[in-house]
Amino acid sequence: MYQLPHPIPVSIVTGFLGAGKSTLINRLLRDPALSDAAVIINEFGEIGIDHLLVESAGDGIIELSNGCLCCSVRGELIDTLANLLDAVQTERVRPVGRVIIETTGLADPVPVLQAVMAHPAIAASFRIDGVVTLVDALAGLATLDGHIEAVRQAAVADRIVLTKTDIASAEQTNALQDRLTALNPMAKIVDVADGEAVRPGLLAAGLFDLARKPDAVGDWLSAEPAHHHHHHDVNRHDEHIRAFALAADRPLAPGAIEAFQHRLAANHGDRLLRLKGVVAVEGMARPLVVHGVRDMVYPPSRLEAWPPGSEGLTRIVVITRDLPEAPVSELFAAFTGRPGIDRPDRAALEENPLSAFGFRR
Ligand SMILES: Nc1nc2c(ncn2[C@@H]2O[C@H](COP(=O)(O)OP(=O)(O)OP(=O)(O)O)[C@@H](O)[C@H]2O)c(=O)[nH]1
Repeated sequence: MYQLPHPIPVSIVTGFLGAGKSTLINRLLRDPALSDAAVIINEFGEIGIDHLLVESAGDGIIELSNGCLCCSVRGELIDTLANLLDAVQTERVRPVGRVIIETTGLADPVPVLQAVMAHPAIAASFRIDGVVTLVDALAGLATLDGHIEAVRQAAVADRIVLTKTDIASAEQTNALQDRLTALNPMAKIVDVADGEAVRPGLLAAGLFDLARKPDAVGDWLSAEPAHHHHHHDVNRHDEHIRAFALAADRPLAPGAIEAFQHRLAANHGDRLLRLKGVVAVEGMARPLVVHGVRDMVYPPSRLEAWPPGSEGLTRIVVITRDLPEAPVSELFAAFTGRPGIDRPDRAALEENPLSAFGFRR
């Protein structure tokens, strides 16, 4: 039987929706020092696509079923870690030198820490080796103002990584940095653009040390596991936030998805927390990966190949705050060409954006 390196370090990578967690993890995984890392991904909403977007050198990606890691999926995290241990010990998988848990952007990381630290069998074999919290320099201040989860993510961090500093202004980055320093003075804040800072050592932050955390963190950790208003619907986080999917089974016309994303961002950017998806485009053999965070539309990238079983299928996950599905799916339908009675099509919308709201020239 394989003897485990006791205990296996666990890094928690957290950060609000679209902060850049998968991007950073992909970058770190390219380093040979992390070739024996197992990555556990938890996604919010019915359709998970993150496991397609994180590239692992080996077979080390484990997707937790959908739901919020902070409540319904917590038992599953324990089971996943226990199964991983068993698989390594019985040599069904290669040895694991580190576990990286990527939480959903909506996760409160405190219950995740509680789960790993308080479960006797798990705590004997794994140790929390730091919480790395990513904060988006463009959206960070608004996110901290609007979402308590983002505040908690920053408060428990051992290291805070500022992302998107390449596209944020120096004023935005500085203001965010001041806010984060006030929130968590002990955390080391690094800029993702500083290549030296984002090497595997970033994850090895040492034992999770309460003494170095703001006082509130100790209270959160010793509190009863938090249950936020829990809907038994995996697509609802609370009464404001919902996730839904947009789908198409025929390839989209070139440019249609970008036009849709820009119109959606312009009309609803303040209530669009996240958009991400895999898109089939006419004449393109490989799938396009699209991303949006609030009113920001990111340049699309390509996957190497279609994931087996999903060839040619467009699947987009949208997470909104106080924005129902209908206006988004109507806009998607208008831009992707499905005819609808009494619905403006893409040409009409691009010519006269107000037509989406019933105003016509
Ligand atoms: N310009 C720029 N873009 C970035 C940076 N980090 C991430 N992005 C982009 O931001 C978008 C979201 O990045 P992801 O890595 O998918 O974010 P995430 O935190 O994993 O997203 P969720 O899992 O949905 O919460 C993608 O289009 C990335 O390419 C950065 O530092 N600079």
